Amino acid sequence: MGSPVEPNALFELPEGARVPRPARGGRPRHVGGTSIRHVPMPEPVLPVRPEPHQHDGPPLAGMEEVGTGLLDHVDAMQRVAASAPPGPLLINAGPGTGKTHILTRRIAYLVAELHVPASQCLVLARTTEAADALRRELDGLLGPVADDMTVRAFDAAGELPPLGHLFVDDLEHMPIRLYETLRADRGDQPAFTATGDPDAHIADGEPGPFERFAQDYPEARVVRLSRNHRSTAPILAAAMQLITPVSRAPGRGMLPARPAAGTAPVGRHFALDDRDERHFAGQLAERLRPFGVAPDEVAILAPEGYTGIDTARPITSAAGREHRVVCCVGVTAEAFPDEPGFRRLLFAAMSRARDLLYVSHIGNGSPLLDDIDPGLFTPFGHVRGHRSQPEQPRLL
Ligand SMILES: Nc1ncnc2c1ncn2[C@@H]1O[C@H](COP(=O)(O)OP(=O)(O)OP(=O)(O)O)[C@@H](O)[C@H]1O
Repeated sequence: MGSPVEPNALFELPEGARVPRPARGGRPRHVGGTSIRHVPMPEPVLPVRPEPHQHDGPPLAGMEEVGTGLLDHVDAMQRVAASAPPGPLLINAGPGTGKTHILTRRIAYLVAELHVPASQCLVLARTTEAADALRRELDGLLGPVADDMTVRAFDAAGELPPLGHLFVDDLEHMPIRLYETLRADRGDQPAFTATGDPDAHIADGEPGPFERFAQDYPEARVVRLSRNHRSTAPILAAAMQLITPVSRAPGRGMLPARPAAGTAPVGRHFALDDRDERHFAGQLAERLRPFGVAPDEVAILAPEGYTGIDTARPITSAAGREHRVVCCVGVTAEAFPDEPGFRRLLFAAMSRARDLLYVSHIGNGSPLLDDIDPGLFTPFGHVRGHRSQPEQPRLL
């Protein structure tokens, strides 16, 4: 954490706002019957690190692993997933529940504890970046033994060697052709572990590999993980309220594993116009720097066609990553209409955030935001129809 700062200097919005604004604490301005009040950006509240659940301290009593200790620091359902026998296994869980984390520990556990030969392990991930991350993690867990494994990205799979133990991360993103090839090559070969989240698949349409796995391996074990290790409670609650109406895993709950203390609501930035929004997003990393946030820990995610912020990335590329701070810009009714695909896209982006989440829009914003309790937001900027007191947030 950086040293304390004068809040006024950092969190006033730009002087460039072209419409005169009321003095702080002054009466709201009225534009076309809508009241607009200027509210400065709140100071960020950043959790103290390391948090208790991330400590490398002693594991829960009675949960110590004998032997390699590979599963000492995982939660109970993660342990069930990691230590299941090699037969077909589907780890079906929402974002941030540790699917990737536990897949690497499962592979390491099978190799180190159950003597599965590393040379018989084929590990497939969605992108080259994800495959590299899996490779690094496996190297860290297993050392040189991991060199004998084949780890590839889906699009670099090429001719796959016929290895006995198949591990797939993010099955819902696997091209159906690749899935079918794997299935045809392997027949009913049961040593297949896959992770996936049906809600992470944005498009509707034909059943994808995730649904096919359930049909092709009816005897598969399914393990559901329900503790989210990534996001603070308000971020998780907002993301869950957004996805619930269209979730392909109805009734699935996720509880935050991280402590609730010292967490901030989701910042909702009401921009006056394009220039105001671009100024806010362009300055965000600088505004957070004094609080100990490095610029590369801030991800600005924008919808298709959104220009004017050098550091912004397409929101469609959000999946599979994790950022300390996420700011979704351009969350307007036009860019994010109330349709399942847009809801999933915004959900995928919001659920990437660890400590701080902002959404920004001109006007009233996307109707999708109306499905999130107002009490989970801190509105700021040129707030329309401002409420003076946030409502009580709904429990997860
Ligand atoms: N048992 C655990 N203890 C502490 N941190 C954990 C635990 N499990 C996972 N994490 C951390 O939680 C975060 C999310 O984990 P991971 O990326 O594996 O989740 P995921 O389900 O694959 O996410 P997504 O599907 O959104 O990509 C990571 O920072 C990971 O290190």
